[in-house]
Amino acid sequence: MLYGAIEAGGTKFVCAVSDENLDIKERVSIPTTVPEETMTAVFAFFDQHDVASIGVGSFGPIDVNKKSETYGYITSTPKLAWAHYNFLGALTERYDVPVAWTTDVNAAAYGELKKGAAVGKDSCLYITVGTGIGGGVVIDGKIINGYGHPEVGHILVRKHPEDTYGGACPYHGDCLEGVAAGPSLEQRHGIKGHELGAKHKAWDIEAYYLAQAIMSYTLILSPEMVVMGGGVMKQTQLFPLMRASFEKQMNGYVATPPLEDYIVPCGLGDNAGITGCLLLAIEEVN
Ligand SMILES: Nc1ncnc2c1ncn2[C@@H]1O[C@H](COP(=O)(O)OP(=O)(O)OP(=O)(O)O)[C@@H](O)[C@H]1O
Ligand SMILES: [Zn+2]
Repeated sequence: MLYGAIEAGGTKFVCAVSDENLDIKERVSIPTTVPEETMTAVFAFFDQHDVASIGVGSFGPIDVNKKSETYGYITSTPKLAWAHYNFLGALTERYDVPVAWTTDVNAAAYGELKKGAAVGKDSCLYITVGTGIGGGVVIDGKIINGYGHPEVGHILVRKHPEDTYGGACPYHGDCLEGVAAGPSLEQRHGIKGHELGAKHKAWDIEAYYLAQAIMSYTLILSPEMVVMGGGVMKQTQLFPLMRASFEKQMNGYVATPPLEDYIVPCGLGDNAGITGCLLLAIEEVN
């Protein structure tokens, strides 16, 4: 039996087909342009494979509310060609198989829990810090959705006392994504993130914001592990800085696992999302 997966990202779609052991038989990467073009290539891939189910992890925001008339749609994305696109509908119209539908970051969180850094845990939060900040939440082995899906990148944070930068979020200005995603580093300091030296003050400010956010997630969700990925997290000096800042800001209020085992780099790297999508596809029919 074969299973399909689509990790639908803002820059590229990764499609893969695997067996029940996640042994990938074929995989393609398709640029994210407009739905007509990108989906034609997606269909060309899946037309060649007889899959029992498909797992989709999509960039968002998306409608994950099964009671909603627009369940399965991408909703208010700034990628205008994809706004209000009925992604799930397009797939189920073409393929008569069950389709699991969630966000790219929820899929990555699920992948990390089952096969990555959080193996053996029942809960984890996955955060990616890249062009934007997004996150997925798994509690009790289940992806958390409510009316919609969590958007952990857009929480409000207290300003770093030395930070005069206004923030880049088009919706909220200085929300977490506005002050801590990759583009904010360049806009605040005038140098791209990967060109700032590891000892630059920028990383203290970055760690302060991320630790503050992790404190909020800890207080609200109490996950067993916080797994972090995305381009900015390639700056590994951030991990000790975040842990120290977290400890200071939390000030001993709630217990967590030892911080070296709590705030950790992702285990699957770029494969977290597609792994999660495959797992969701397999579970859809087993
Ligand atoms: N090594 C690095 N150090 C610091 N910043 C980096 C590094 N690599 C990439 N970035 C920053 O991360 C951002 C790109 O994020 P990423 O590589 O995760 O890709 P992305 O898929 O575009 O992000 P997203 O998942 O948010 O859409 C850019 O702002 C870039 O400057
Ligand atoms: Zn925002």
